[in-house]
Amino acid sequence: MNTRFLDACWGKPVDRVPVWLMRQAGRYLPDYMRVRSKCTFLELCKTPELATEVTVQPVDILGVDAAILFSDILTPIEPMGMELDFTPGPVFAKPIRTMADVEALKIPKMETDVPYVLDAVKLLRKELAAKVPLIGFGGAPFTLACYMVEGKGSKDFAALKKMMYAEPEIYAALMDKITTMDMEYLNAQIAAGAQAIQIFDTWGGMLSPSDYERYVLPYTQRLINGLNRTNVPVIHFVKGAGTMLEIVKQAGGDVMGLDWHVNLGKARDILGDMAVQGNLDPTVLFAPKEIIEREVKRVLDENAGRPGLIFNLGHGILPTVPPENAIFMVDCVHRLTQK
Ligand SMILES: Cc1c2[nH]c(c1CCC(=O)O)Cc1[nH]c(c(CCC(=O)O)c1C)Cc1[nH]c(c(CCC(=O)O)c1C)Cc1[nH]c(c(C)c1CCC(=O)O)C2
Repeated sequence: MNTRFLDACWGKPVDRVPVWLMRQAGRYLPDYMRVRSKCTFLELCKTPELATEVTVQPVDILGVDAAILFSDILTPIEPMGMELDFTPGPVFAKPIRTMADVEALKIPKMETDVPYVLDAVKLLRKELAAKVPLIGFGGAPFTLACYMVEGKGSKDFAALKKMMYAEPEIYAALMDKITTMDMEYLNAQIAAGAQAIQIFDTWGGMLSPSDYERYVLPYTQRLINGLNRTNVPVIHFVKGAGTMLEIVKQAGGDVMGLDWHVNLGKARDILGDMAVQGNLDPTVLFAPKEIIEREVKRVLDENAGRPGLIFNLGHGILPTVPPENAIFMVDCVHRLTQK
């Protein structure tokens, strides 16, 4: 198996810089659309054979150094008792607004409530045995709360922020319950065979550094502390963390995911010897090849040869990117860093 992704997570030297893309399985790939056209997104998530097929697609097509389980951060919220739909963005018919709503939430039994996730992990480990490591993932408690309280995507998640500031005891009870669920969910993925875990905090960066420290950090810290992490690196991606890296670092992950608003070298200066993942602007994949190469080289130059780099985009790949540009980007990283 190709171990350069796991080696880089641990800060070990590698023969070339490993690369994968957030949201690497998805609508920009015609192969994904072929599978997806026959079922809904949730059916795809709940059918281990199909989830396995679309997870492996980008490994073979792009030549990336890691696979990420095909699922969604909201998959384990449905068995907490919240009806979920994708249109294509997530929609909860009855968002959480009161203490009674929080109290009604269940902590799922992972083996019986999300068996398809664990079965997909097991199937994937067999499929990927001779290829690349498998990353499991979940949402950070804060980002999950954003969707559960708002009921859908939003520019400012005002409903959640209102609860956070005006009804702090409801917020705390909700975050506490989500954190407990998340820990069990991610530990179940690890037990099933996930070789690394990524925690997605897509919305953590919309808070001020002091609010992040007060309202988000304690929960993510408890989550990461509670994971069975022996030999399983934890990648913590907080979009918008660039202005508060020293605070986000306290959450305790092994690898810091970076978006493109921060200079990767400056981020590394702040983070010390912690490994990093990132951080190409996803829209660069719409550019001509020479610009893609220039931008890949710029990120690598900012890293200045330090070990512990996993190359990635600074957020998910966009659905209208030409696959050949993603293939070219992966090749650039490998070619420019080959020892
Ligand atoms: C916030 C968030 C969600 N889901 C996720 C996040 C965190 C990462 C991020 O910030 O992008 C994480 C996620 N969602 C999906 C994956 C699969 C693994 C991968 O290839 O990275 C992962 C890691 C599949 C998906 N999740 C979704 C799709 C598209 C669904 C389809 O096929 O119709 C896929 C492939 C749907 C989804 N799911 C979610 C949204 C906002 C949407 C709609 C946005 C969109 O249309 O892209 C919630």
